[in-house]
Amino acid sequence: ERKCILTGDWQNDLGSNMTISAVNGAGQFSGLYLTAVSATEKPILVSPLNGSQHVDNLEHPTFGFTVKWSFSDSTTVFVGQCFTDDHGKETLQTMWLLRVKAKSMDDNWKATTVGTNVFTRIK
Ligand SMILES: O=C(CCCC[C@@H]1SC[C@@H]2NC(=O)N[C@@H]21)Nc1ccc([N+](=O)[O-])cc1
Repeated sequence: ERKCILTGDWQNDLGSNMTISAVNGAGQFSGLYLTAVSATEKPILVSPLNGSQHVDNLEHPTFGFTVKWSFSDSTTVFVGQCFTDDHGKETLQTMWLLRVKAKSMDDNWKATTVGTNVFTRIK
């Protein structure tokens, strides 16, 4: 069954778009992320991502990637798995952790949020 290689353009349920570059032999990739939403007043800018996926001979590989937001001091890590349905349609089922900069250690407890996103390919 088709193995899911992450190279290409994806959109998630929030309307965010990402472009993943070529995945090398070790499964490493980089790309660009344009979030449709943010929790900061600053204008949203395209942000770099780096990650890796399993490329050994398994279908439905797992992966992870980190987005270093270029418009605010915060970082998101996504982790998930690619699924391909019987028609060859691929979806990325992910969970994420968003870490924002805490003003002080006292605010550390509230600085990480968690959520889920599903991505599908943009043809
Ligand atoms: O807002 C941000 C950076 C943008 C985060 C977008 C998230 S990533 C998980 C989810 N999936 C997406 O596609 N988009 C969202 N940083 C930020 C947030 C809050 C504060 N703050 O001070 O409250 C500072 C920076």
